[in-house]
Amino acid sequence: ALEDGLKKADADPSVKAVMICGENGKFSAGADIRGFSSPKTLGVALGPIVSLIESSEKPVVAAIEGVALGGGLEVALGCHYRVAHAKARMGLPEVTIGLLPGAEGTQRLPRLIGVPAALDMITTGKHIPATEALKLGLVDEIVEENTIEAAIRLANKVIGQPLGPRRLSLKPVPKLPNMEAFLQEAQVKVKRQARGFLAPELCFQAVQAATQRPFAEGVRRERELFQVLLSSGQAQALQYAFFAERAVHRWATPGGINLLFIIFDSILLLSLGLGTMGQGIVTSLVKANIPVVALEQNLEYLNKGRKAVMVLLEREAKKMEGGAQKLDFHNPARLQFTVDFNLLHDVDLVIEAVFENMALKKEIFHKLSNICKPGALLCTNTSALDIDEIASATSRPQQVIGTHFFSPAHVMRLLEIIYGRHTSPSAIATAMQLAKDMKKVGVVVGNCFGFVGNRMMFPYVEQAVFLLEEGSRPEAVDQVLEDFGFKIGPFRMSDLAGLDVGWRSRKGQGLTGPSLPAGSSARQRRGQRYSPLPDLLCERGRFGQKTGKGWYQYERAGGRTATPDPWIHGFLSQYRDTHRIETRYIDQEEILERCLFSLINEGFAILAEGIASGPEHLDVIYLNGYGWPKHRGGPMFYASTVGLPRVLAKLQKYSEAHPDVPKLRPSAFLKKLVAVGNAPLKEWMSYLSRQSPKL
Ligand SMILES: CC(C)(COP(=O)(O)OP(=O)(O)OC[C@H]1O[C@@H](n2cnc3c(N)ncnc32)[C@H](O)[C@@H]1OP(=O)(O)O)[C@@H](O)C(=O)NCCC(=O)NCCSC(=O)CC(=O)CCCCCCCCCCCCC(=O)O
Ligand SMILES: NC(=O)C1=CN([C@@H]2O[C@H](COP(=O)(O)OP(=O)(O)OC[C@H]3O[C@@H](n4cnc5c(N)ncnc54)[C@H](O)[C@@H]3O)[C@@H](O)[C@H]2O)C=CC1
Repeated sequence: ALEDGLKKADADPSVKAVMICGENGKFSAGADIRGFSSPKTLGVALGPIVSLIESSEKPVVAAIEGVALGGGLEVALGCHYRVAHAKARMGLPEVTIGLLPGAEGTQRLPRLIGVPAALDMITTGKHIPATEALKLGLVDEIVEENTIEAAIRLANKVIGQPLGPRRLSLKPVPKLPNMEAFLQEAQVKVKRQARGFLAPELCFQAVQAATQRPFAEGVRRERELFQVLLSSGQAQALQYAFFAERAVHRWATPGGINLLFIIFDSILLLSLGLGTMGQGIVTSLVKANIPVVALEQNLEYLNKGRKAVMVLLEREAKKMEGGAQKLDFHNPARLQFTVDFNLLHDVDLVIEAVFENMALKKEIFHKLSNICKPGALLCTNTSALDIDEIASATSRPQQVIGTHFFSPAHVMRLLEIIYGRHTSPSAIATAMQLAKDMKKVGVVVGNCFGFVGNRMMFPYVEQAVFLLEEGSRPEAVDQVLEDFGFKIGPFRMSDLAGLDVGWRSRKGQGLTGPSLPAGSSARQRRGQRYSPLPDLLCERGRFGQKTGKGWYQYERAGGRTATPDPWIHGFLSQYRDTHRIETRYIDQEEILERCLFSLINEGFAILAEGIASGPEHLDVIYLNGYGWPKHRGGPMFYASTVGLPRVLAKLQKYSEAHPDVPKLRPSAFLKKLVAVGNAPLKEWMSYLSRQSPKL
């Protein structure tokens, strides 16, 4: 339609100028992402259309409202002038779906705004507000009122003016005094951050081509690189992740009820407990412009928590400087700190984040149930405890729900929303809406120990520790998983979170410590293999970063630079001697497969039990809460790319070698999917009878 319209306008002498706008207040979100996997659209190339716009003999003005993203912004770059509404956003987000701007955008943008700014936009895919676009010279004008009328005014004004200087393909790329050095440094940075993710590196190469070659040759290079990405498999994984993230908004309760939107205009929220999690949760709520009361058990904890929250909020306010939104956190009507439980009467929603202890949580929920107004929703941030048991301490179990934030809560996007046996659909919908308002990704899951994310994480960490027993080292295991694309491997993660957290939980479960029955075998619990290694480290005060020693050593207590520790190496070899374990060489393949496939195996068990609605939900949890590399699409998508028969065969092999490790025994659901012929991911759920009591 664009091509036809332009040709008509060019041929019609009564037309003096052209204005291109979108419908319904949106310019364009770019190409239809689903089209990249459809062979039908592969022949359609947008680049020539953008060139056609640019070569028009009549001035063409883009009127940008809402968003101009990807191919949409490339169309605007072909126009001779750009007018944007003050609330519009612009960007070339192709990198986030594993591609690069394939319609000449990598060649035009650096010519317009210079290499550093173009490189930043193209390799990160960030959306920039109109105000920033104006400063960069990406748009010529921003308006508060009617963008289309402003664009028409501008078009009329420029009729007859020479268009040559407005054609970006004819402009040289602005020079930098140190272009070579700048590009070299930028490439190192992009590579370091990409960790095996191809698109940022190829985006860099396309922009680099703009600095080294004439426009037409740069365009050819852009197309070659685009094709590499299109067939890389990574683009497919990222595009799957894009739609998976949107699919988790669609959920249904056991009875099939699906309430998509509960709108609350005013909400007063109480955050209970101002420790590590409470601080991040309060910060996120203030950022979402939700009035909040923060409550602690005593003044000492309150003051400590308040100080920490203020530091976080000051930092956030600094980041937002110059933007349209301001953080309002000095106003007591927006943020109050208290130790007075009476303030609970008026709140609409409570998020409890006190210590992970069932007796304490039940005591608190009983109190909340008595004090809070009848409609108030009671949420718990527990990371693993039974939601139904917590709800049983209240007289309103239908309004009790798990809202599991991830640390640091003001940064991590994931919010696991756990419904209990009695939780009402409107409670779920409200929690989902809260996630949206906090700009988080809410995923609704069922109630079981560890819910989805942590439950899948347990076998992964368990395998990592077993590998140490058998002959590996923390740095070797971490390296393999970091090379796979994780931000940090399991041992660095454990040092960061603190080994004492798991130790406390294992003591609570009677797996170690004083409640462990006398005479228990050192490496067996309840008939299964158990590794006491993490407990032994804790007994020696090695809690990780906080004590300066854990699986690694650090420069000091609280230090962040992990260095392999010869003490650990000696300790491991002594441990193997004590328990007569023969040290063997463990290759990278075994490390990767045992850690990942045991996690994936648990995912299949979760799906079969009806704890999650589909593999997309598990993948969104891992992508947004556990640092799973985006370009691998999430654990279940990854399993589908490896091929389920291979995953099954490997699990069978490792399970035979370690018969006392139940988590390596292939799940019945995985076996079924292989038996029906390696069913594609989107069909997996159709092979479940859906008779689980949780669905
Ligand atoms: C737009 C958003 C910012 C809106 O956000 P929000 O309001 O929060 O709503 P959402 O829930 O996110 O979205 C609502 C709804 O819309 C769906 N949707 C959104 N964007 C797209 C899209 N681009 N494609 C398909 N569907 C989309 C979304 O899924 C929701 O629906 P639901 O799933 O049913 O719930 C936000 O949505 C957003 O950020 N969107 C993504 C924007 C983006 O990434 N754009 C870039 C797209 S890629 C692009 O433009 C590529 C190009 O550069 C053009 C190249 C050429 C194109 C030609 C194609 C053929 C390839 C041939 C190769 C040869 C190369 C050559 O020769 O040129
Ligand atoms: N730390 C983490 O990474 C994560 C923790 N969680 C969960 O979040 C909850 C809180 O964990 P953290 O913040 O790490 O603990 P924390 O120990 O840092 O903070 C707990 C806070 O609760 C306060 N508190 C205790 N009893 C109270 C009472 N009766 N009234 C008011 N406040 C009270 C304490 O004073 C303390 O400040 C736990 O359930 C935990 O399992 C969930 C996700 C991640």
